[in-house]
Amino acid sequence: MSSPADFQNEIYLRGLGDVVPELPTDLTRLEALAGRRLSAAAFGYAAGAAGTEATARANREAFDRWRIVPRMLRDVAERDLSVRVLGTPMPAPVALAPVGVQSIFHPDGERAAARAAAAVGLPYVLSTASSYSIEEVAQANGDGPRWYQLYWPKDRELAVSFLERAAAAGYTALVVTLDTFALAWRPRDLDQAYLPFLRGIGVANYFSDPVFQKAVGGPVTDANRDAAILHWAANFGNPSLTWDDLEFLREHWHGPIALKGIQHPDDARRAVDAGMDGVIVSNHGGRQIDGAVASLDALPPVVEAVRDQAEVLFDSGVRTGADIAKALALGAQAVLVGRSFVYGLALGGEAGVTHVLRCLLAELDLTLMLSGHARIADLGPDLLVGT
Ligand SMILES: Cc1cc2nc3c(=O)[nH]c(=O)nc-3n(C[C@H](O)[C@H](O)[C@H](O)COP(=O)(O)O)c2cc1C
Ligand SMILES: CCCCCCC(=O)C(=O)O
Repeated sequence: MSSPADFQNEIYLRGLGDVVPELPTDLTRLEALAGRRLSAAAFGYAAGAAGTEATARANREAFDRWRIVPRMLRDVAERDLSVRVLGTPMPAPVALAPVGVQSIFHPDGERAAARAAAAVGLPYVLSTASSYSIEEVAQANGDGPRWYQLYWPKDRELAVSFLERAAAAGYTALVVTLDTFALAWRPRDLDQAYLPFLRGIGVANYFSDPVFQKAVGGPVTDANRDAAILHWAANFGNPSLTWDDLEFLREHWHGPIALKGIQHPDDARRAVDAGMDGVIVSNHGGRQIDGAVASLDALPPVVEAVRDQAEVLFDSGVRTGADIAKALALGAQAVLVGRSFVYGLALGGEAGVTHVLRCLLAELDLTLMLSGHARIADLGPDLLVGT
């Protein structure tokens, strides 16, 4: 006879494959569990945010201010969660957000997360600041959909090299993160004097790059390692970029491009004017500006500004399937999840990430069904009431 836990999994997660029985299906509980598993420094890096962390809290509070108003008797027996975003067919409107330095959470880092993403069929977005290289992660991701996130370095030749490597390795869309050309004031990391990059973690794409190697006088070895890290630090971000520079991306990337970190409708309009395919409404999970607008509050004005002209994706604060439904109802075409999958990675490696993704999709499906919607495209503002 099956245990109550097996019974629940069978009923609620039917058809979605294995979940990890030791991990909770209430994903909001993962953070506390990851806090017990990880070193204080690694946990602080993941869970922490800018300043007093007011924006990280505001991201969650904004979700709580919207309530779902279910509709009845609408034949929801068959449902379709599939979408096509940034040229990628997806089984559900969810992607794994670019997250750097994943080996501080699990030794297999990005490779484990990329395998899990491929198993569920969701796009894996590889950070420039990954602990495994563009090519290593592509290999782990196999036939899974994958996008590349660019941290646009000062050295243009290096940027071109990253883009060429990503295209050659099968990354089909480009996500350009605009809000993190410098690291914010993050007290948890400052108090623990912790920045993984200075320990040589999260620099795999730089150290493996021929342009970077040329700049530091050859392959990185113990002899030039410190100089290489200093070169990375001097080159990582470029605060002098402007909208005019986007032309350069169009010249060197031939697939869809989305700008990540958009919070103002005028910036979304400028992205459209610059020929971008999408924008990602995001405040980087509250990690960059303390006091910044909650990402969910920034979403409707951006959608209003660029509706039908660009795809609008969303992240920051998503923890449940119901959160995903709310962001979609407010106009996002897809959401990215960050810390949720990071905690799954910390707690269970590849299986932990798969668990998180399957739980999110199962809860999204149930939310869709029980609120009287058969297709993702049917979700709109009438799903919600503000409180
Ligand atoms: C540990 C960590 C590392 C991150 N690294 C990157 C990165 O390398 N590139 C990037 O664009 N965003 C990065 N982000 C931000 C995420 O892509 C995403 O915007 C954010 O996590 C969404 O908020 P959430 O964690 O509440 O889901 C990182 C976030 C975390 C938690
Ligand atoms: C020097 C800044 C590196 C930041 C890369 C990782 C990231 O985006 C984060 O939020 O942390």
